[in-house]
Amino acid sequence: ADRLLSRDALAQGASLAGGWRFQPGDNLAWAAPEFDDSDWPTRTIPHRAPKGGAQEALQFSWYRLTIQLQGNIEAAGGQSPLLGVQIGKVLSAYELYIGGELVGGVGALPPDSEVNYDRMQVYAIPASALTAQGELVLAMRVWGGSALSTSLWGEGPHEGAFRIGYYRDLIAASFFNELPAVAMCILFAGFGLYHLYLFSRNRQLRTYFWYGLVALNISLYAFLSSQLRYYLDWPFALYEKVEFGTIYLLPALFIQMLLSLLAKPAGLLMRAYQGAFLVFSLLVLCVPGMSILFRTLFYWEMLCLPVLLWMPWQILRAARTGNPEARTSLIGLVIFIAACANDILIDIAGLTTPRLLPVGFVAIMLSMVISLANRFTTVLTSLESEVAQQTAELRSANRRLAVAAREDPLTGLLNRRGLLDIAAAEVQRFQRTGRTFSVMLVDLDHFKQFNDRHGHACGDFVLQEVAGLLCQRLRDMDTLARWGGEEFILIVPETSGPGAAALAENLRSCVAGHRFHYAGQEMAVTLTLGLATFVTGDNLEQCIARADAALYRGKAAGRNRVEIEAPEVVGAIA
Ligand SMILES: Nc1nc2c(ncn2[C@@H]2O[C@H](COP(=O)(O)OP(=O)(O)OP(=O)(O)O)[C@@H](O)[C@H]2O)c(=O)[nH]1
Repeated sequence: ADRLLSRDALAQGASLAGGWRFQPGDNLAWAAPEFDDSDWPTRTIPHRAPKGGAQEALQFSWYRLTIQLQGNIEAAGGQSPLLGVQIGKVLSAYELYIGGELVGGVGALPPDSEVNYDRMQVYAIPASALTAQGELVLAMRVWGGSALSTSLWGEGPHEGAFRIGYYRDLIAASFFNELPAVAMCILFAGFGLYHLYLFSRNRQLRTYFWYGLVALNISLYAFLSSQLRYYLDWPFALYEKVEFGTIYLLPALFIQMLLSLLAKPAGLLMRAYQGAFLVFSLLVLCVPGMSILFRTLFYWEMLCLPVLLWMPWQILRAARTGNPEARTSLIGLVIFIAACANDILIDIAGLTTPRLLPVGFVAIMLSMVISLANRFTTVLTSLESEVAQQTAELRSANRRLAVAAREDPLTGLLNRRGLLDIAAAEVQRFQRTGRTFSVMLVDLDHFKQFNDRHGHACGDFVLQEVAGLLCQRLRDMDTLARWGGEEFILIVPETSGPGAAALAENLRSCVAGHRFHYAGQEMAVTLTLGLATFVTGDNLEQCIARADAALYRGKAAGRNRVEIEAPEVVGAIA
């Protein structure tokens, strides 16, 4: 026997890795337990053959293992749980015989050959397979595959678990072994969809879009590189095409994500480089047959080398200039590159470490999630400060507008609207306190003639000067406003008829005595003022109308004078 196994070892599941008898060629008699394979050489399983050998290309070879179970084995067929074997990945198709009986296989053997190198399978050991002496013979009839696949991929049992144990334990273990891949698939699908959702909410977050695509791509890859994909029941070539399609596309997406993260524009050369990955990906998806995978892998791997140098270089540069997102990404990237290096060495140098690419993906994607969360905070903060700044600008613009809406641009006095607000407040004050106020309408005399003689610009100048002169003679509480054209209005609080008349006379004489100087010329203007005092039962329009009537009478009476409202009109109100 090649192996001795105790019952305890069996209960815990024992590895079948190690030396098996090996013989190229094909003879179904080699399946029989009684066949004597003692002169066959041994070969280690799993076994990565050097590429290019193609020793078993287009032909069969057999692997045999004789196991001697020790202890009370006869019970095994009866009360003991059913036994089983797990066969790992075999290039490229095989049949399994246990105790001389065909129990199954993976892929199809010639003449209906079908490459299938990725499936692990658990087989029940028929009770009859075990001899009375506790001997068990496993025989694998392995088809080497096409010359192309063999020369590029090696041949035979090459990867995964080869074990014997209780059937139900092996089935459970083969399911639980796939859980990390399922977890990764769900994790990345979640990452991907969430970031696409965030992008759909805020189109500014472009990096999120590319991150989402990368994550979904990895999620698909994680699923298709797990054994659970066989639940889909697709043809083997289709699994491989989609799996390779995702992997081949990944560098282009990674580059895009990094460019976006570092806010770098993509040059023509970079676009062409990304395009090459896209072409590779489409090629494996669209060109029928498996052989396209064998042909493209090497070139794709070569094409990847620049990315593996370019990405760390870009991230290092950004990290050195103090980009915090680049710093976080750098940690993930280092782990990712180490994982890639490990896996490439498994393929090209026969390293026997476990494949680490999934770990690398998790590392880089997690570091990117952290970077993107930081980016999100930065975007939010800058958005907030932008909003705050704009709000402040809007407020001050509103304030300026509100002032402008109440101001006369020529004289800087309040305009009619501004005056009406003040006057309304004055009316309310009168109603509260009984303290009266007077309204004065002030009009420049013959201003049309003045304009005609001296020009409009000179008229403007005089209007400004008159406003200034009047203001100088007013108290702080008085309000002078431009009522329209060449007419001003004055609200004089806490002042009734006689006081207001005195003030009006003062204003009139002041302007009449003033000499204006404009463009080397000296000139004078006069004012006519109409005066009214607010009384009980009054309203603002009436009061202004009385002042206007007084002004009109003043004009009619020869101008340059102060006219007080008619007492009989006031009496009628009271
Ligand atoms: N320069 C200047 N002229 C103005 C402005 N607003 C109104 N005017 C002029 O003021 C003149 C007012 O003319 P009228 O209403 O006929 O009155 P007036 O010539 O002053 O005659 P009386 O009021 O009857 O003394 C018009 O010619 C207007 O063009 C202004 O902002 N600037």
